[in-house]
Amino acid sequence: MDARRLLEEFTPGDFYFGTPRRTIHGAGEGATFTDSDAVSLSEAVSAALSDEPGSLAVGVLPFDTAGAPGHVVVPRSVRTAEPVTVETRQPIGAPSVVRAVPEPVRHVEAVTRAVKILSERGLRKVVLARALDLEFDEPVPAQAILHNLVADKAGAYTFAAGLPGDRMLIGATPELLLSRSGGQVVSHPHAGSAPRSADPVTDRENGETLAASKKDHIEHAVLTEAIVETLRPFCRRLEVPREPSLVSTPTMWHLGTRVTGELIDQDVTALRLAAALHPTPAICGTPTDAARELVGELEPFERGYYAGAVGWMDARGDGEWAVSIRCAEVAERSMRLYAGGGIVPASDPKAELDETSAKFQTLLRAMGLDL
Ligand SMILES: C=C(O[C@H]1C=CC=C(C(=O)O)[C@@H]1O)C(=O)O
Repeated sequence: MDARRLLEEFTPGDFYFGTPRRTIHGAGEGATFTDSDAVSLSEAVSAALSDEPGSLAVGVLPFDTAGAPGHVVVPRSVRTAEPVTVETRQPIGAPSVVRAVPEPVRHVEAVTRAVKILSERGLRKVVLARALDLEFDEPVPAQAILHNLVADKAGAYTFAAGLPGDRMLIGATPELLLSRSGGQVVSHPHAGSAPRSADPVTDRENGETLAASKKDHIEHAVLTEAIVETLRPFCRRLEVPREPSLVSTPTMWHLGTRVTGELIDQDVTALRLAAALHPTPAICGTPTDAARELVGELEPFERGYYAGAVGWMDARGDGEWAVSIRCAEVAERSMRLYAGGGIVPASDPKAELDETSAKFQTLLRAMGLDL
């Protein structure tokens, strides 16, 4: 099958997941699982899949299950193909309204407060996000946005997933929360950022400055430590590079560490492992509960399914779950884009604002918007 058909035939409400290894398209909701506890959600999905060998479950986990439940479905039809590449781009009309939530100056204030509170409460890191609300006169052209994200190779995992209430999540993330293939597990946490530049000299300098940044290495180490600590009890062997590597998307440089392991118990599924890892310090902070509380105090919105996870799992328990960042929640004629950044005691609030602006570019570029 021509993999491009999976992209062309996507309609809002379908599930689309493009990874470096495959493309998955799911349509029609069969069994649907909603649960505010990600671990019991994973168990219910496994039980349902084991009754239907060969079937696949797909879906999303929210950032905070107190705000929204995990939403996993067994689509009525699933097609898989190799990775899709497209060269063309599709035109997208401009929004009639663009509103930053909060105002950029308020985000700088929130980061300033966060830096102070980190030391007062003994936190090592918190991740603060802001949003851009776009309103359109016409229905949001979700298929065209997805097409352009694929054309841009905007992130290793390009996704669109239906959400409860006729909404959808759309984006392209570089970050793998967890994949499981037989006994092999992989997680590729990302933290530490710098913008790409159209000028090759500046671009290289930005990458080199990030690779040498002590503040970004601290931000990254907090994340990798948490991933390793969570995966260790599940794995007989865990390989963790000593130092993070410089990784990139068309819009961002990041520090990334590819962690690989071998499962002790093959009954532990991809979704169960993703649920154990989530929320990582890439999108929440450390310690987790105190960081989540601080996010609730300082951000003026619910994150919903931003900074959650999106992915699939099969009847064997294999699957891939990516961290749902560089994304937007889409309604009929509006979108909310999200971008966040890790705050540590050495963070500079103005630089953190700029970092979120750079992260919005993944979607803004795909939409042909220069904001
Ligand atoms: C939380 C986001 O990015 C995370 C992933 C990579 C780098 C990050 C950082 O450097 O702060 C964030 O942890 C986001 O894009 O909204």
